Amino acid sequence: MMSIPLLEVHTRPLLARDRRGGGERMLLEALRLSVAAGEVVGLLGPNGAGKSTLLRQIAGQQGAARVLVNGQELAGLSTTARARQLAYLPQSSELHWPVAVAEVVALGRVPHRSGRGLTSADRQAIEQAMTATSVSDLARRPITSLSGGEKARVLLARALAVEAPVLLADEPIAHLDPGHQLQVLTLLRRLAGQGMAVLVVLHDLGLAARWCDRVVVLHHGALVADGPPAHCLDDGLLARVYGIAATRGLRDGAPYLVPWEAVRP
Ligand SMILES: Nc1ncnc2c1ncn2[C@@H]1O[C@H](COP(=O)(O)OP(=O)(O)OP(=O)(O)O)[C@@H](O)[C@H]1O
Repeated sequence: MMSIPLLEVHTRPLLARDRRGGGERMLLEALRLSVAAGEVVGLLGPNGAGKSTLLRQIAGQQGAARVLVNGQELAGLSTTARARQLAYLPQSSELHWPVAVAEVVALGRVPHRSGRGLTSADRQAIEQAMTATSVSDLARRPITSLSGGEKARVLLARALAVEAPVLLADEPIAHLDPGHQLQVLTLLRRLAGQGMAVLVVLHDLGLAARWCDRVVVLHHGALVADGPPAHCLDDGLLARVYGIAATRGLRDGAPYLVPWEAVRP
């Protein structure tokens, strides 16, 4: 299903000062990418490829990317209006205060709030986000007391509570057990089915191949592939970008791959 992109991104080259050499180092080359309503796009690439940097650029936290949601330039919007368009789940959030889980999730409603109290729409969004991520039972627990996986699901709930049309999620399943990983990926697919555009950083190539409509692969800050997983994640790319070989198969007509062994690129 391809339609008008809900999310369109045009980045400019992003450089960082190289402390050792004294010159500048390219973090991210200029690139274009889009995500349509209904799509789950996996953002892939090895450690240091530039995935988090790209998500931060799209979220307006680093560098200057041109970002459009539904054809509207985000640059012209206020901070809160922008926050209502893009929900961003960063790779790591430091939460050192013993704030109750429900209050953490309620932070997702800040872009919607004009007064002090929560409206019924706020409460409904918070409740739905907590149910979808199975954290309702944790509502009163201090966030500092949770396990890594529980915390990850609470932070996803906070992003979902925004009810933005676009979700940017940086490794949302990294700390989760297999059951919760599949639960979150099922949820991302459901959100896309409801019309959202989802851009998600993943390291698990098997899950990316199975759950994403498209993958965008970064290598050394450059976009090296963009398309259906079965087409992009071929043997050549896996060897060149990840230095691995995979074993492949078909289940119920759907291709799958399992990273198998390290190879020389
Ligand atoms: N502000 C910065 N200054 C200097 N270097 C930076 C800066 N931000 C990111 N980098 C470097 O840019 C590269 C890309 O980092 P980034 O976090 O985007 O990678 P990533 O693909 O998300 O990796 P990972 O899979 O390990 O999370 C890394 O080499 C990182 O050290």
